[in-house]
Amino acid sequence: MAPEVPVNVFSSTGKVTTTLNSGYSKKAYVTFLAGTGDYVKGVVGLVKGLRRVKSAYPLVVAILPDVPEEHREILRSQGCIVHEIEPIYPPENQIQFAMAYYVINYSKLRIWNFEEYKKMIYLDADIQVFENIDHLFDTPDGYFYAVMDCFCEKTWSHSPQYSIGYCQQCPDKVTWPSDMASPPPPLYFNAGMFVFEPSRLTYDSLLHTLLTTPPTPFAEQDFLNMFFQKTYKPIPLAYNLILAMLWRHPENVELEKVKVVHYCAAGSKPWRYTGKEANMDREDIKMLVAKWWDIYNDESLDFKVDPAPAQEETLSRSTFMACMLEPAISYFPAPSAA
Ligand SMILES: O=c1ccn([C@@H]2O[C@H](COP(=O)(O)OP(=O)(O)O)[C@@H](O)[C@H]2O)c(=O)[nH]1
Ligand SMILES: OC[C@H]1O[C@H](O[C@@H]2[C@@H](O)[C@H](O)[C@@H](O)[C@H](O)[C@@H]2O)[C@H](O)[C@@H](O)[C@H]1O
Ligand SMILES: [Mn+2]
Repeated sequence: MAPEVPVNVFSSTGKVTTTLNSGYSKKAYVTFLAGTGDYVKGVVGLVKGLRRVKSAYPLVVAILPDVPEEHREILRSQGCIVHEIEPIYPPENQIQFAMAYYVINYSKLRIWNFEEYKKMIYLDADIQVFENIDHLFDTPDGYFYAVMDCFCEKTWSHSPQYSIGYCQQCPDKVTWPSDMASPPPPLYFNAGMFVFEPSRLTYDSLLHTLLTTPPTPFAEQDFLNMFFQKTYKPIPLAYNLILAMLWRHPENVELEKVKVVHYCAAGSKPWRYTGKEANMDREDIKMLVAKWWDIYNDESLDFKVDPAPAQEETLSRSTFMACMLEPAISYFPAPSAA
């Protein structure tokens, strides 16, 4: 289905200006939303955060069919471009994902099919952008940019690196024993934030490769690390602060320079925060959760219709929707999720 574009994204008259080609953004932020739960609050916080730092680009939300109309309307009313995608499931498997719900994250791969955009920045819905990062859209093409992850949280207890206390954030701390299985890839990124170029060729290759790749505990994050191993370029931690770094590798964190915070530590999702889980009573965590809520509750950051009527000749919305290229979403023959 064509992306549902809020009619007033381009002009205040509910119509789209004919300067569509030059006016329609070639770049955009994109996030992923699944289910009927409260992650929709994360997306609202994210789009308001991008507005607060005066980002020049829209936020596309790739939603699974199970996202209710009420949530879709909330996102459209906040100026998001809502784009429904079909789920993608990994090949039949008996894997124990690090978190059971990670299985839905393979659906993130659909964003490589958003060819109407030249370059995109993917952000998890549990991320907040506190400083403008639009300059990442100017990074050289042909690479996959993301921040290196940390292996020290319990979610990694299944891994050999966790068992010997190895982490890429402090590679000299533990020597990899020669009698153990091969070490993890030299650079392993967190898939909650990355800069990429949508491409049908890459999209088809991702889905084709997925067919023959046995799933692993970190689901699509492991898969993306394998797929982009040769073109992956690490970017500074400031662009995706994995909260656990605050207690696992404080020596690597300069909190005052952090631009993007990733609320991925257990118990840190601001919209569910109780302060009861491990490390959640830290002053820095309380401050970061409060900062997220300040943005979420700031009505001055809500999407507003531009009062100035569009001067240029305009297309009616229905004409716009009719001429909007239907993105080629191929239906991956996903096995039944049951
Ligand atoms: O019920 C859910 C769970 C996850 N997500 C999306 O999947 C992403 C990855 O999940 P999560 O951030 O919880 O994983 P983490 O980074 O905490 O491991 C989320 O940010 C959301 O964008 C969602 O929309 N609904
Ligand atoms: O489906 C796998 C997920 O894997 C990642 O989350 C993990 C990972 O970062 C671990 O290294 C951390 O220890 C853990 O806390 C964190 O939740 C991505 O953030 C998420 O978007 C998604 O790809
Ligand atoms: Mn996340």
